[in-house]
Amino acid sequence: MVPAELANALAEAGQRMDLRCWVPGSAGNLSARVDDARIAITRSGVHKGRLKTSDIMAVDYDGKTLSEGMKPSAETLLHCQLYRLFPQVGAVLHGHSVAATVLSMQGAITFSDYEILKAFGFATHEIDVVLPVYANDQDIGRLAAYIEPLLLRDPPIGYVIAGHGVYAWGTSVEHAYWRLEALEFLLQCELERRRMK
Ligand SMILES: CSCCC(=O)C(=O)COP(=O)(O)O
Ligand SMILES: [Zn+2]
Repeated sequence: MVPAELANALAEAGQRMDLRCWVPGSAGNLSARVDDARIAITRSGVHKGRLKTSDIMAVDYDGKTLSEGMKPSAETLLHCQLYRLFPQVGAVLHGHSVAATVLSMQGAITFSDYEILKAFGFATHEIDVVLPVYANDQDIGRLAAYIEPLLLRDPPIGYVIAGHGVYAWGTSVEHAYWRLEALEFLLQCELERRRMK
């Protein structure tokens, strides 16, 4: 149901996220676009550092399971939303790093004057880039509905859910991982800067 190459890429990305301490416990979820009817996504409740390819399942664009007997990530609708809204998105990674969690509890996050902003396609460091922070909600359908117009109005480089974690995406699993790594670097820098103040 899920192409082996994609399942392998997602399982490997989960291991790499775990090595960076971005997916404690069973936190985080990972997905990739398969085609215009299917999304590959981690099943709910597994440790993302110990993913097996059999933990990667398929859902449709409404988040309904296509892999009999398997329960998709609790946050599947947030992944589906990104594939639906942005055709260039090929993979979505979500983690719960300390930096994303702590900073998101202090309100909006703006990155200014960081060279690494070029990783997101900006031509210069001389720019202020806002990473939106959305209020957490245990009703993921309601959360998705709330953020949809915000994502469309001003497509961000990623986003954070307050007290929860970060969402990053890219054209492929590898590209999404690079962008997540750059985002985590920026979040860690901001955390250190605020500590020094
Ligand atoms: C253990 S963290 C709570 C759930 C969560 O936020 C998460 O990212 C993992 O949920 P999933 O259903 O994808 O395992
Ligand atoms: Zn989460």
